[in-house]
Amino acid sequence: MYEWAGGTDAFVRLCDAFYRRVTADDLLAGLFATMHPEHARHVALWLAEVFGGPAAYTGEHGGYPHMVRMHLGRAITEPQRRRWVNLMLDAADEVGLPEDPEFRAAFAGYLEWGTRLAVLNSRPGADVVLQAPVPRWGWGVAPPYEP
Ligand code: HEM
Repeated sequence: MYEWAGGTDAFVRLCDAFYRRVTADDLLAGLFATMHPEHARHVALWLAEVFGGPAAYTGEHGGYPHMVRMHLGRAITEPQRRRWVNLMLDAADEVGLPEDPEFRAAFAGYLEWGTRLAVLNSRPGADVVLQAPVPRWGWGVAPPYEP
């Protein structure tokens, strides 16, 4: 899926477009008001690794434990989660990520899974798994059709 998407550059473009939307968003801007200047790039490297690219987030940016810690105690609400997903899908359209049903289904599946975990992990007092590998997401039940 990493190569199908267009490699690391595609995820960098995606996250730049996504965070432009986030910083102008009524529900999300506050949560990200003090984000690291390289935040968009870090999330791009995370996504690239998840979808089968190089393990750069694990190697250079703290891997899974760092990602999880960034969400702890933030009490992300369901409306915020849904908006996050919506803006990511809008950004995917804006930067021209592949539009085929197979890619978009797998991409959206990961976003749904990851954002729901982020909400659970962000609950004050949540019992959170801190040590885990970065997940690797694949095509699932509908890979590109090869006759
Ligand atoms: C698939 C879902 C998600 C992924 C893959 C993801 C990924 C990440 C990563 C990799 C970081 C750490 C970035 C770094 O290393 O600098 C991070 C931080 C953060 N995430 Fe998420 N996230 C997800 C869902 C969400 C949702 C739903 C929200 C809130 C609506 C959220 C809010 C935040 C915030 C506020 C930070 C800290 C930003 C900062 O101050 O630097 N995340 N996320």
